[in-house]
Amino acid sequence: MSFVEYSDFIQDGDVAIVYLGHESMMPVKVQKGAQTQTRYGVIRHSTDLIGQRYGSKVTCSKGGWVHVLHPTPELWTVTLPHRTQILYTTDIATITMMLELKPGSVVCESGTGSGSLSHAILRTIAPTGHLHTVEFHQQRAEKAAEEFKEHRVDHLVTVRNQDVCKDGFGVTGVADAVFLDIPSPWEAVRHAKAAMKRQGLCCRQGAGQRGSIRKKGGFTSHCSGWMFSPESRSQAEHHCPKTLQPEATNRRQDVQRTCEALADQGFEEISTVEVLLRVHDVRNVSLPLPDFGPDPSSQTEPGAATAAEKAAPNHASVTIKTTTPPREIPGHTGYLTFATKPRT
Ligand SMILES: C[S@@+](CC[C@H](N)C(=O)[O-])C[C@H]1O[C@@H](n2cnc3c(N)ncnc32)[C@H](O)[C@@H]1O
Repeated sequence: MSFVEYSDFIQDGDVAIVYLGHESMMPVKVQKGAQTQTRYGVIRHSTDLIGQRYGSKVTCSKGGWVHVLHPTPELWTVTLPHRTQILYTTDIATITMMLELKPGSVVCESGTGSGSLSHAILRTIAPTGHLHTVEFHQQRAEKAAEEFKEHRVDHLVTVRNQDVCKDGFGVTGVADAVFLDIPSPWEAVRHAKAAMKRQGLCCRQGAGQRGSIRKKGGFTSHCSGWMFSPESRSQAEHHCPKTLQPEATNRRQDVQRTCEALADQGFEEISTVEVLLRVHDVRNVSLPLPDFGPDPSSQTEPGAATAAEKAAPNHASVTIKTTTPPREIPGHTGYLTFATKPRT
């Protein structure tokens, strides 16, 4: 098992995802002789997991069953042990697309936090790319390094325990993309610039302008992208705008400071994106058919109902599929600011 390569069978030492239900999953480190308690009873690793196919249905000691899934960055994001606030898949998908991450990309990131974004980056840039991730909290840096090893992606990542605002990323002129998720990203802009490749220009503009990502003049082979999300994820701003108004204002000021710092450092095409996911509810709706009265052409005697009218009384209805938009949009997570380092 590895987070960047699929294997068919569960082995000793793997990290598997035990799926108890859609809202209930947990990661399990598979170890010979170990047991895991679930609400459906015990799972015995040696007999129930090792040697079984990923995706198998496993019966627990109380007779209930679970599915055992191969880990993916998406499943890790919803099951990982939180050491910090994390990025979720909706934002991660946008970041991956906007920074044009692909196999072979070299990426710098700070802070590592709980490693939610890092795992997604690693899966995208494997097998030949590299992630340089910087975290100034020592235990978090050590724990992340330990997890990367357990998940067999450590060959693709270098973890540095340092302050990105003071000491930068520890590399110069190598990164295709830089991502900052720290409280004061404007303090690290010059280090982001230094970490990026010297050449290259790639435009990453939000979809708003033309409904698609614009690219400029074929410089895409040497891309240098940059982005940040201020540490603004938290309670849904949309749920209680009044109580969170000052916080929201602070966040916008933070975005402004970052945009100014980017412009001062010569970055171009600066844009800020907020990703709000609206999941529409698809459901069946039953609508009554209009009653146009008896069909005059098929009537035998005035006032007499036909056989068809007797079989289909006038309260007939039709069932159609429809969608309803959500009443609330939870999950404001942050503002994502993208910019491009121009060719020097
Ligand atoms: C919100 S968390 C990052 C979460 C991460 N993106 C994820 O998806 O799991 C922010 C992290 O940045 C770290 N951090 C804050 N300021 C830093 C700095 N100047 N240098 C390095 N790390 C920093 C914090 O210790 C924290 O772990």
